Amino acid sequence: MEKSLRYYLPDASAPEEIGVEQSTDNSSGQGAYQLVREQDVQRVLLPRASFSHKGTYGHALLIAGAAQTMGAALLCAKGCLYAGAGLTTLSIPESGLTALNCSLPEVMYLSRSHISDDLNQYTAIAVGPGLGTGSASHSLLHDLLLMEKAMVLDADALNIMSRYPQLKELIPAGSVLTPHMKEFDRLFGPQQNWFERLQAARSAAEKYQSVIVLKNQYTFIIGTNGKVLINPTGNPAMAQGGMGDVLTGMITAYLAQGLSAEKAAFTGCYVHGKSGDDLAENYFNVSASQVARHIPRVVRQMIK
Ligand SMILES: NC(=O)C1=CN([C@@H]2O[C@H](COP(=O)(O)OP(=O)(O)OC[C@H]3O[C@@H](n4cnc5c(N)ncnc54)[C@H](OP(=O)(O)O)[C@@H]3O)[C@@H](O)[C@H]2O)[C@@H](O)CC1
Ligand SMILES: Nc1ncnc2c1ncn2[C@@H]1O[C@H](COP(=O)(O)OP(=O)(O)O)[C@@H](O)[C@H]1O
Repeated sequence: MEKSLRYYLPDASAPEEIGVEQSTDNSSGQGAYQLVREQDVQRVLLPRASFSHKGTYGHALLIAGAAQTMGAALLCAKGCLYAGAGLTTLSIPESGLTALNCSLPEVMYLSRSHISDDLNQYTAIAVGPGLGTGSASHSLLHDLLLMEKAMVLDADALNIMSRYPQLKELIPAGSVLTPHMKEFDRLFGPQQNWFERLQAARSAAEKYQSVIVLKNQYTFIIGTNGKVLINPTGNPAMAQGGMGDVLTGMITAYLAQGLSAEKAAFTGCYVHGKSGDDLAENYFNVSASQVARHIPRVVRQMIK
């Protein structure tokens, strides 16, 4: 690997590339830190089998968007669609419906007032991108958390929990939290450096029995047993708004396809970064939409 990860690790030595599947050591030492390798991702991706149909690949529900940040919802749905969910349903304010139908006709719409009608029909749920942090979003998130269904919690879902810390205690076990550095510090308290932040993330993942995807140039995926996976893909061409919204849609798509929270998280991060890396060979910067659209090609290259 070309990029140095030493800066982020608890001591000066580089992490051992022993693979995700073989990892059992969850001590606080070097063995708790492992790189995600391409073969780890190849092993868990669901093949598109003969005689399969859309029902085989799960049904994702994404609860996102507000008047000024409808784009985040659409980007999240785009990530989910292109990462292969069999069905994608997006719950946005009605004002975004025309934009949805024009930009992503494959994606279905669910009115906010019908979210709780039958959540059991969805194999994965995400909430947060562009949701806003006002009182309606707060009460929507509160109601969702009370349903005790594991979900992907991103962006404004995390920001609301930072403002109302008692909501953290309702995080359903098996969830995936996807904060960037600032969101993480708002949620779990300010940290002096990345080592402290990682230790705080490990404690939080164990406490809430949820996977934490701590986004950065090198994204850390922290499992419920405190194990830290380091994603080696991604590059600065991807530093553009909406990139995290696409990642949330992708992780939700992999959950919908039946992957565990940890596998969906590392698969989403790896493929997301790999799509950006592939595009950066030819583009100086890449948009979140480009990264999403490129996912099927990248996965095809990985699964020959
Ligand atoms: N098209 C749309 O509709 C879009 C809608 N979006 C939606 O907007 C909502 C607010 O989300 P948000 O992330 O922009 O706001 P917020 O949490 O206050 O963070 C802002 C500050 O945090 C920092 N920062 C960020 N990343 C960092 C990193 N990796 N590492 C380190 N620092 C990092 C950085 O601070 P700085 O470094 O500039 O001081 C930055 O200025 C949310 O719902 C989202 O989904 C966006 O997705 C964009 C596209
Ligand atoms: N310089 C970079 N190198 C690698 N990945 C990056 C870089 N900049 C951004 N990313 C990736 O883009 C995503 C940004 O997420 P986030 O900050 O939530 O964006 P947004 O809120 O705009 O959707 C993360 O997955 C992060 O790892």
